[in-house]
Amino acid sequence: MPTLTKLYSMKEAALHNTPEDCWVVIDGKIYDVTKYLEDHPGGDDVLLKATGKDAKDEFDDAGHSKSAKVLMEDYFIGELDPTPEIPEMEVFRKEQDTGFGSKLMDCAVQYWAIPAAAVGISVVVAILYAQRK
Ligand code: HEM
Repeated sequence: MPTLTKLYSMKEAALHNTPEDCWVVIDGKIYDVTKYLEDHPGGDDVLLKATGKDAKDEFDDAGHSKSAKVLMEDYFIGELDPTPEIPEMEVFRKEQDTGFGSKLMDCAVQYWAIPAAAVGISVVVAILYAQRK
């Protein structure tokens, strides 16, 4: 059954980097360790320094025990969003001319282009037909 896991960008996770609000990312999973800072046997400073990046290597290097890995699940709050962050898409808009002249032109094109094309085609067909006789 699918589970509802909250997804956060690294940018957002990195904002939580103070003793009052501390998130660490370990192997793509995000943990809110604010309440664990004082109790962490490795010290609060290592956790604070581990914010803003995936600290999997640091976590593994510390040789955490199996019980530490079970304990960390209490602090799990979500996962890193795998969708790459796309820079805001630039919207190219046709330069708009609000002058009377351009409005008139727009209307003319909108309402007269199709009938004018039909008339043009008919004239060409009529000329070709007349030439064949
Ligand atoms: C939710 C995240 C974490 C939990 C629950 C956690 C838990 C623990 C626990 C229970 C210990 C005691 C030793 C053990 O049982 O393995 C420990 C030690 C330690 N942890 Fe963490 N830890 C976390 C994240 C981190 C991170 C991200 C780092 C490094 C950036 C780190 C660095 C250390 C260090 C350096 C020690 C001390 C090892 C020693 O002195 O023997 N921990 N941690």
